[in-house]
Amino acid sequence: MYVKICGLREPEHVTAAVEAGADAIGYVLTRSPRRVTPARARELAAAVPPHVLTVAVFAGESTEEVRAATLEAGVRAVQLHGDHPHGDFTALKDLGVTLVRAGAAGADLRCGAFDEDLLIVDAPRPGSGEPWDWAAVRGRPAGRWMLAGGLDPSNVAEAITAARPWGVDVSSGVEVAPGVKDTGLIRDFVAAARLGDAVP
Ligand SMILES: O=C(O)c1ccccc1NCC(=O)[C@H](O)[C@H](O)COP(=O)(O)O
Repeated sequence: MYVKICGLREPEHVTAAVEAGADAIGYVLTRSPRRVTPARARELAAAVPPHVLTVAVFAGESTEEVRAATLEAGVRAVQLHGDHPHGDFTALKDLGVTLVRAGAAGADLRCGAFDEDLLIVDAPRPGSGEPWDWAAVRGRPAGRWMLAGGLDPSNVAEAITAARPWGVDVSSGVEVAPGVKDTGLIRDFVAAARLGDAVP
């Protein structure tokens, strides 16, 4: 089970995610209580080992803005939320980073349909922490896709059983307040996701 922890803002939480065994770490570079500057994302990404993917998260910015912020942040992946057209992914290909498309269950659920490398199937409001009917997408997404939206340490195993994703992504569910992560919750989430994956 691939595990991404999103919306990190403090070095101690980046360390906790890496030590817990997260596969990817996200920095939100768009409007959000979790927003960081590209310069801060670069600082936070500097200590992340190469086997952990560093991801810059955008929603609605132009490809020029995404390109500039990604280069400044020095991350290895770009995540575009919402109604970004196929052309935006094509325009960013030459950055040479992993491209992640994120949308709600009504979007095209074939990973790669927009030339992206990874797909996130999320709640209608990203970063809201609102659970949704995860079972409704079981068997529908194709390829390397992550389930997101309202996951937390107590429900991630159930969500994995319901939707059978390739990976999971969390933000609010490892926070004590919007934008404020918790080291213990990060550890618990990664452990619960790995345990959930082991359930047949
Ligand atoms: O986290 C945000 O505030 C955010 C804002 C705008 C676009 C995307 C955002 N987050 C992206 C993520 O990948 C979240 O991890 C994902 O939406 C799940 O969030 P949550 O339900 O809070 O776990």
